[in-house]
Amino acid sequence: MRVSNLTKKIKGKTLVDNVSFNIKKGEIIGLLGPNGAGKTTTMRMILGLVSKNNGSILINDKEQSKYLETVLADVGGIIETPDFYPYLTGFENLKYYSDINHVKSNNEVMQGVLKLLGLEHAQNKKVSSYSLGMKQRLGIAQTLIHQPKLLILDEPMNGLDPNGIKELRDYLKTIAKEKEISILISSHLISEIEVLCDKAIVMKNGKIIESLNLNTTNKQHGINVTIEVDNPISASEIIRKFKEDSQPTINKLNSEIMLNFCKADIPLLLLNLLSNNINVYEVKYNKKSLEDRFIQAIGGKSVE
Ligand SMILES: Nc1ncnc2c1ncn2[C@@H]1O[C@H](COP(=O)(O)OP(=O)(O)OP(=O)(O)O)[C@@H](O)[C@H]1O
Repeated sequence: MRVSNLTKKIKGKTLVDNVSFNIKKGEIIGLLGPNGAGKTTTMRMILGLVSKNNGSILINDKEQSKYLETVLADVGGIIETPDFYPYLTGFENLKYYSDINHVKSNNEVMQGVLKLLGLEHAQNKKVSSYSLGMKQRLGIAQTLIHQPKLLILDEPMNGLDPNGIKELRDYLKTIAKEKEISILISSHLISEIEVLCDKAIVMKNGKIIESLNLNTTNKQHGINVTIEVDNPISASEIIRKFKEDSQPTINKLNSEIMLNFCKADIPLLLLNLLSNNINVYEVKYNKKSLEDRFIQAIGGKSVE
């Protein structure tokens, strides 16, 4: 999917301002930003729920506004906690949804998605007995029964307990990887975006103010590394010879060396240390968290 110069104005106010980004097959992109940044409006436009004033949305190389029905058949989305019929079971709700929307699905597919979202034991219980987290998971199951290629999820972790969040994260990662579904997800849980997404897009006042590549940022640039060895003095000399500007500093109390190093070169460094009879007990990466980078990007204000 490629979004170019997407703009939305309402009553003279620009809610989304010239937003451009793309999502590759199987990629998970996180949308971050303070309240009112324009994340939901962006997602609503992609899902065809609100019109755009300017820009284009290409899904599978087709302009969304021209081929709305065809394009949206490949897209699944949750913007708000979906409504279900409380007197029907989880399974019956999916079945009903699939029937009225003419989704080409079968009981096996529906049971499969219910199982993947941890609802197999609750599928025959009425939705009125479901917790908010279970309804949220049922909502995601519903978006998956028509096997979309792009999933748009606005705050899907809301209401889920830590276990539910982990399950959902693992599931989203699996479907992105195995089924090559692209996912655009917003969340206020920055640490969740960090572990789940390939990239984070930070919005503020309708504009993209930062795009952070979570997969490669720390691979390309030097990161702070702590290495625990049995002979820190000799190890430091070896490290300095290997890379002059790595600035190894010995923490004498516990035989640790702190240094700045490119992550991709760490295996080679370890090989060097080991072949010089230095025993290495531990390697720790002291990454700057996404939260630090996010707060820096939005100018010192944390997410509300
Ligand atoms: N229909 C509307 N009419 C007027 N203003 C609107 C409308 N919908 C949204 N807005 C305003 O547009 C701005 C962006 O809202 P949006 O919901 O897209 O932000 P968001 O980043 O998703 O925020 P949150 O994190 O709180 O969900 C907000 O200032 C909001 O009040």
